[in-house]
Amino acid sequence: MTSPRILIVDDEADLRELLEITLVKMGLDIDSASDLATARDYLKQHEYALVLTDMRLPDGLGIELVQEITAQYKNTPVAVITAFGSADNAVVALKAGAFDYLSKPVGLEQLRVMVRSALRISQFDEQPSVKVAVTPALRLMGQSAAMQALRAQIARLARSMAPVAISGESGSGKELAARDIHAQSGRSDKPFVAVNCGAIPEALMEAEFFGYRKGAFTGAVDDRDGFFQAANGGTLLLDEVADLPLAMQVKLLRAIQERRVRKVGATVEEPVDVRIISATHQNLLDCVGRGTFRQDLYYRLNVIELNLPPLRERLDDIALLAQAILTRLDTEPVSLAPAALDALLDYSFPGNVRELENILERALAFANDGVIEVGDLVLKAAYTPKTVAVAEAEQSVAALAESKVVVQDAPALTAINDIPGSLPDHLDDVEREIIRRALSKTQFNRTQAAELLGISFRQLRYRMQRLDINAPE
Ligand SMILES: Nc1ncnc2c1ncn2[C@@H]1O[C@H](COP(=O)(O)OP(=O)(O)OP(=O)(O)O)[C@@H](O)[C@H]1O
Repeated sequence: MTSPRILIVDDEADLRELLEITLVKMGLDIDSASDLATARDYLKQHEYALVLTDMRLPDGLGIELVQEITAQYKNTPVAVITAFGSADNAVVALKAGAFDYLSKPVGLEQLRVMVRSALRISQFDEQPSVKVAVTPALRLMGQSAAMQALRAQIARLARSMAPVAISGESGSGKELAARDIHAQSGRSDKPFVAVNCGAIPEALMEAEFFGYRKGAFTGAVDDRDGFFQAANGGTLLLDEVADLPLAMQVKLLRAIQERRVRKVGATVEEPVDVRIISATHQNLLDCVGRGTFRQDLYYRLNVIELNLPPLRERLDDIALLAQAILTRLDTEPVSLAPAALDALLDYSFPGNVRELENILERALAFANDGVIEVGDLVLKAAYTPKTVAVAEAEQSVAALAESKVVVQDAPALTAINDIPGSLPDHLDDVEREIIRRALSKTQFNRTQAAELLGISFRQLRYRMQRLDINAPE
């Protein structure tokens, strides 16, 4: 078996030698070129598992080589070596198709990590069956032109280390897209860690991201890894990245640039090899404009942009997605009546695919004989652009019926002095209170409570789940 072959392109003899020695020790075959012309000759003769090029060369720029390799040798990962402090060059190279970069002075551990990532990419090309085995459950579904283009883009950028910034409305599939990138990358056998940046208390952020040493603060009884260490070798998704406080943004920028982190209470930094993907439903550039998001971090994260189109702009996908969701939710075959599908096609889905999932989950509880009818869908009238008058009327009747029950059964809840700020939330509160009362009347016997409320057991169970009503301990 032959060793993977690496091409080093650098005119500094000392650095070239250092790189050669390190890579030979890793059991790799090395070719070295001191200028672009020699590198081009080598590329014609051999297939490389990695090309590593300096940016400034006697007969041109490394970026030219990046562009040529990206266009002509699609299976060859290329990485660049950038001068100290020239973060801009790294971003330019990543945008041009480089899979990764190293900054001078070149850290040998970082070099090894990068080379291993590149080898994983090349190996991956030789074993397409692995790809097939790992990805199907994670794939973004949809046959619309937009989804097909998105999947092609994901396949391309899965081969790179470049940071990806995913934008799109809530529920449109941003996390799924990030998982998909990871699953198709050479990092798929390493962890994918998704962090909701808006959900971590500010005081704990540094410890959560970078870990801490025993005794660093009260309660730190052991050494603990943070998200960066947990994602080592794999991918870290910074979800709702716009919610990061400014102080944390500075630390994050540093960790991404240096590829090193320091645990809280530690004296030394440790190298980490993490691919960063960020996601937000907000417009990050607006956040930069408002001063709530640092421009340098924005620039660093936004090397490649991926936009998830809202579901209402890819109506072609609705039937397929609905059927896939129904198959996942129910073991028995269920179908959508043609009128129900039409109603979905008319709906604007402010909550995108997640809302479609919720609508169908609820509809399943009401459906009879394995067919979901329009009335089972209960779409939010306010968001229905071409509202079917009948559906609206049905919803008003249903809402009225619910408030009537309240009048008889829950006097405290009927004293509506103000218009509620959110009608759905208010109705949820009312419904929750009624169900709680029925359950307490029946000592939490759900079958009897369902009878009392005039609904099926399944409907009650669904409503309890939705409203987060649990049995007492
Ligand atoms: N194209 C798709 N194919 C199949 N399932 C999808 C698709 N897009 C989204 N989903 C499903 O919709 C739900 C929401 O997706 P996801 O969490 O990725 O959205 P998001 O944009 O990250 O949401 P949020 O902004 O709220 O974090 C998930 O259950 C996901 O599996």
